[in-house]
Amino acid sequence: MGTIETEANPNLLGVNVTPNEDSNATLPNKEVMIFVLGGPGSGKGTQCSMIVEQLGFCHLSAGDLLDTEIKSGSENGTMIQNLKSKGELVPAGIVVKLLMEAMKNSTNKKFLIDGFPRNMENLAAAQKIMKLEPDFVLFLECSQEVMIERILGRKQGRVDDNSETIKRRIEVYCESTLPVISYYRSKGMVEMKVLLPIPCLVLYNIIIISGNRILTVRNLLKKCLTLSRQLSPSSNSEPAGKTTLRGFKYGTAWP
Ligand SMILES: Nc1ncnc2c1ncn2[C@@H]1O[C@H](COP(=O)(O)OP(=O)(O)OP(=O)(O)O)[C@@H](O)[C@H]1O
Ligand SMILES: O=c1ccn([C@@H]2O[C@H](COP(=O)(O)O)[C@@H](O)[C@H]2O)c(=O)[nH]1
Repeated sequence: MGTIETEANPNLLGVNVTPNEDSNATLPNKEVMIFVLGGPGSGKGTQCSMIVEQLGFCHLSAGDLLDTEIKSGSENGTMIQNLKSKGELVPAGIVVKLLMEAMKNSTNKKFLIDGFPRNMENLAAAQKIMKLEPDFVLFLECSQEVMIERILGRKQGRVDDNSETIKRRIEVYCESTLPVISYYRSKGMVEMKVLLPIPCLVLYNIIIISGNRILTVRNLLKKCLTLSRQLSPSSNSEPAGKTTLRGFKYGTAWP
């Protein structure tokens, strides 16, 4: 996969993360890397928790790492808090540094990166500084009305869960994050869009890890159908190679 045209100039990223000989810029080998993207309140954290529970990934939420940084009282904490409370994005270099540290410290090398990259500058930093490419991007599509309803219903006391900031977060998502999703889509890396209303059904749409391969239930089913038709084409009225999802019911057990 190629990289984007935008130059990730480390000097413009807010923090010096220029790779050097002994820096932590070289990330340890990852086994699997999934980026989880979607609008605010689309369910990224919820899905990640379920994937962690069921499949044992290391979940790294960029937003949570920033919260930890705020609480640590670091020199960047106040600036991060201000940006977050306004719904604005934090400079890429800060997020990149936090993510790299967390990845390096994790013994679990199956990563779910939640809420990053958020804009094209983040994407350039991920590619050029972190040398980070996802195996695929899980995109949780959700209408703005549902996102707003979910955030207002969440009641976790977040500084950015108020009507004014939610409006700005959605604007930032549309202006800055959707182009990232379009980029990955243009590379054929957006594995799924999810419109399902119930968290467990969303998770059920995913089946992960067969060796180091990642397949959605949908794709796995397509492959099985294709294979079964190739093996005994006469047993099926549909043309060989054409797959259908007819007959698949959510809630039925998948081996
Ligand atoms: N599929 C779903 N159906 C109904 N409610 C959901 C679903 N997924 C998540 N929720 C609820 O919506 C709220 C927002 O979900 P969550 O915190 O996972 O979103 P998020 O994308 O991580 O948000 P943010 O970007 O603001 O951190 C939570 O209260 C969660 O319980
Ligand atoms: O890569 C990132 C991730 C997050 N932010 C800031 O944090 C908040 C909340 O993020 P969630 O992922 O929705 O919890 C976001 O609005 C940004 O202010 C960021 O700047 N960069």
